[in-house]
Amino acid sequence: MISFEHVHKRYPERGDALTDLSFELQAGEMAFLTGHSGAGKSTLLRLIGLLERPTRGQVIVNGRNLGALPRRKIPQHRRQVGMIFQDHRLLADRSVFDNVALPLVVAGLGHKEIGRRVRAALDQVGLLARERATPVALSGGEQQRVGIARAVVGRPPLVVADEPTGNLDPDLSLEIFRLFERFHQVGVTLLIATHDLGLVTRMPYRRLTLADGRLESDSRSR
Ligand SMILES: Nc1ncnc2c1ncn2[C@@H]1O[C@H](COP(=O)(O)OP(=O)(O)OP(=O)(O)O)[C@@H](O)[C@H]1O
Repeated sequence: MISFEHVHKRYPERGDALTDLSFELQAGEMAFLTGHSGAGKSTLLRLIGLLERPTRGQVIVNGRNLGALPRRKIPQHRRQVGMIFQDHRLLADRSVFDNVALPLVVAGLGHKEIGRRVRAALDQVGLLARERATPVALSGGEQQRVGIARAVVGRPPLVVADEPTGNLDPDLSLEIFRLFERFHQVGVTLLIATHDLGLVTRMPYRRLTLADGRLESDSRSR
């Protein structure tokens, strides 16, 4: 599902963020991405979502070489990758339903299909009863689950999450990780950047660790 081959990323103003990074993630795998602050985790995820391009090397996602992807195919690529952010980036003046529906509206789906899919996604994250609420009326954990519903509503084969539990207490964090496990069980590929080592070491998944933009280790927690 993901292949990085000798990927370098240099930000002109900050120097090297990733150096000679190579790894593969198989379809259906669930893996964590850890490493110190500034190690390059967000950069790696942004390369997968095509929010950034590598300075050198090759990134292949779901069989597509992103370096060779014509500009007009970028929206199609982004629909294959559900992205989840720490700050969930919800629209404050729109309902939960509208926030989750957004990717489907952009993709041009019909009214009925949108309703069906949005409710299925809200059901998966346990928020069906809150579809009319606006984000401010929700707790931090609920807001994050709306962000997750929005990421999976288009049924992408790949989901990447950048510090999805960064603002949550341990119980809510565990709940979010369990939700990711459920997506994993139905075949979604997941790559989750996190500082939550307490949770990572308790779960039986692969862990990629970055240090100063290099792959420091690639292991299983247990
Ligand atoms: N848009 C950008 N422009 C310039 N430099 C950047 C940009 N994004 C990241 N960097 C730099 O690249 C390096 C890697 O940052 P990145 O955000 O990928 O690390 P991270 O592991 O996600 O860190 P954190 O855990 O703090 O989020 C850092 O030195 C950072 O300052």
